[in-house]
Amino acid sequence: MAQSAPLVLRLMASSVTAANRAGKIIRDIMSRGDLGIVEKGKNDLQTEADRSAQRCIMASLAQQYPNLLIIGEEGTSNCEVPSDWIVTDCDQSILAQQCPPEYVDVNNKDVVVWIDPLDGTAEYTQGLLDHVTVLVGIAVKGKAIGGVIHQPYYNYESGTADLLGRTLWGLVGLGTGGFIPRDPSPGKTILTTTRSHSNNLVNTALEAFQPDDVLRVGGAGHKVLLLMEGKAHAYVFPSKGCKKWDTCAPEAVLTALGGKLTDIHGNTYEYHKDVEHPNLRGVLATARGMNHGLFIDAFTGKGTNKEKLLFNSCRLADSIKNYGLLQNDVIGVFSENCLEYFEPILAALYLGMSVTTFNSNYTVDELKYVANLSKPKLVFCSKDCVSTILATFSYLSTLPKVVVINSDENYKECQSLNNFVTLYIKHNFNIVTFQPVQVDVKNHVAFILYSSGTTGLPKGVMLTHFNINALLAMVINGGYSLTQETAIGLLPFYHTYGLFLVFMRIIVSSKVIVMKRFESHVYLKALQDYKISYLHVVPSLAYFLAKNELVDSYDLSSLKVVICGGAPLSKSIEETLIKRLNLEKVRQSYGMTESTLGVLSHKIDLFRYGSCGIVLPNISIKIIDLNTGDALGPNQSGELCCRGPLVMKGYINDPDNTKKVIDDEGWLHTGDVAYYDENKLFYIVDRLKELIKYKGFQVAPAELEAMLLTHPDILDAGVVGIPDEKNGELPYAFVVKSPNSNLSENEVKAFAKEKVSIHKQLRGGVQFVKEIPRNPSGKILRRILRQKIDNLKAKL
Ligand SMILES: Nc1ncnc2c1ncn2[C@@H]1O[C@H](COP(=O)(O)O)[C@@H](OP(=O)(O)O)[C@H]1O
Ligand SMILES: [Mg+2]
Repeated sequence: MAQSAPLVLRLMASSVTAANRAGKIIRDIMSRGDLGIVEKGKNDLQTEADRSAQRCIMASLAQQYPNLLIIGEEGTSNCEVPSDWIVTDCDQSILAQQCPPEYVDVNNKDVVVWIDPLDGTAEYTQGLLDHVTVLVGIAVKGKAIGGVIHQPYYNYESGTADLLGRTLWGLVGLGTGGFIPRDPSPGKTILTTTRSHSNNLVNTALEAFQPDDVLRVGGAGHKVLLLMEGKAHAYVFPSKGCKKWDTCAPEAVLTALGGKLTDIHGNTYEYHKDVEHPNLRGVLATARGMNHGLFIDAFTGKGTNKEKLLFNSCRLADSIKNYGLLQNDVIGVFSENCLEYFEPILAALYLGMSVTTFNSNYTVDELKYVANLSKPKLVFCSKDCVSTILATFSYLSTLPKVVVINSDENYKECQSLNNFVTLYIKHNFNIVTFQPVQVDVKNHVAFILYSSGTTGLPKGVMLTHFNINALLAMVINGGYSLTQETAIGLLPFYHTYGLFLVFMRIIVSSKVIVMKRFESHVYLKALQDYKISYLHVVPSLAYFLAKNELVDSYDLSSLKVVICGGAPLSKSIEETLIKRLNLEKVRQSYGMTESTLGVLSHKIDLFRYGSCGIVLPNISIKIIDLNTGDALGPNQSGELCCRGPLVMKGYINDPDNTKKVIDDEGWLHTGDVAYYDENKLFYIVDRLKELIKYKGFQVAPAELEAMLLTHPDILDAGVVGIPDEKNGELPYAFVVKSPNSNLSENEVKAFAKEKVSIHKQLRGGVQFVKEIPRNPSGKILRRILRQKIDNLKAKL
């Protein structure tokens, strides 16, 4: 033996001859006919061939490399073997190769050899002999870098003895030998996976990818060979079961060829001596030239697509039904934005159940209040929300089952979505024959959403299928939104705005970038990288885009139109935004949960500063006098009322409050004050209930806030009325000033003096604060501001 060759090359060369010898043992035992099968574990066999082949390789390598650590599938082996099982000659063609420089100085203690003496044991026992391989993997400092794959039965069907069996090898940095590599044909997706160790998880993942073909074969070695010979694009096994000895050699050979093998999330496995043997996070291997990342996205839920959504939601629907829920039961979703969010929603809608979505920031008190209104029997919850819902249990009149939607394993004693489906889905479930139930579209409640808590306590708004259909038909077909464009899914999915924004995208299958929370850099990078052109925001995001200096570090030149809803946006922010981002326009829209999101919007080709646009099709609007209730003409402010297919069915279990907002003629009284101009463009002036009355004059806080925001040192402002014996109420301003500003309270008051009429002066006072409290849709939480004033008074 050429002792002068580097250890790694010698080891590769010795592994080739040892694997060949083991292959002959495997054939001999098969031809003798007595396999001596024992069951090591569930679905895990061992034969005389496994044991003997391992002893052969172990003894051969141990004799030549006495200090080397060798780990074999069949445990520690007795190295006393027949002398003709020990081979110490080396494969000369490998020894003649140039060792990659990074491995020239590798010594014994850096190396672990991983042996699978007979990969594809199940297939061996069943006579599928071409699935069988002998694997010897060489790991250096924990990385799989060298591999030998021997196929004892290669060509066995041809019957020609001299063509029987072959040995392939690969060394990272050097290349591969023993076979002719081929790339799989582009434009198709052929997957390979386990033949004998399949389960639901594996099947779901495979079907979600809609492959052109799936090759179910035995052995990790064999499957990687299919990738290297152009017969499959990816090897997908999203389950535990494979071990380090199954993947070390295949990974090394595949890597040497330019392919990739990782766990199902894209992380590489380590192969040093102390690693756990099972590959708990599954296997994903892709052929040379494949986009490994794309496969990861498809299989791990970093991305989803409409096929996967349809597939998962139908399966979930079947499971919910078998769990025992009935039509008209309520299903809850309690989660921050995530990819799985719409699976339970769609499942519930197919089943004619109502869906309620809870604000993921709810405290125990808030959640128990709304959960007692809607009484869900099953709640799909994110990991982050589990503790809150469990803490409400002692206060709930109906105890729901909690299923965790974003965990593979059960979490805090709640079942994971996967486990729930596995347990309850009918074994013969067939997506092709699955049918959604028929519902009474006009009356059946599809969603129970909670109307903004800005005034009073939340109420459960019942929206019917008819409401939703009316909205979707109008927005998608009516030219009000470019639903084909990629959207940012940052607005909370539990809220009308975020919910229906994504719903529309699901229907037209356009892309949504799902964001769990606002992080300024991530948000701006997403706008830049996904070249967002139509952006939906709430005022607080509009302020951020208009005022934050980080914005200048990103290329947002793709942005054309910003659509703002949820709360009024001041004209000055509109103007700043347009100028700063070089926008075509900012389009404000108006609606509320009680009106299924939309009432007023700009058509794509129409825009007027400060306006919320025109009345949406099929909706009637009137502006009524606040005192007499009479309908008003143009340019007169009054309460905005609307009627039509978007108006909610009512508040759940609350006929009194329903009657207060929907009158006998079906008009929904929005509590918002608005007027329209000669062009029938509408302008929201304020919320009725928040009007400040100073000496009988109406003062709109939103107007004062907009005024304050025109000051260069003011970042945000919130105005409320404080009670005053003499005058009724006095306007009081909470102001967020720029970090380095010296602005004083008196300067703010003086600024207001210049800008607004006498009865709108900030007589109540000015207080500097770090931030203005807002609800998720951007509305200022005025009752929290009022509390601040009460607290202040109490201290004095
Ligand atoms: N559920 C499971 N139980 C036991 N072993 C499993 C398994 N799933 C995969 N494996 C291991 O992964 C290897 C390849 O499996 P598969 O052919 O199913 O893709 C098998 O190698 P062996 O055949 O050497 O035992 C087996 O060890
Ligand atoms: Mg194996």
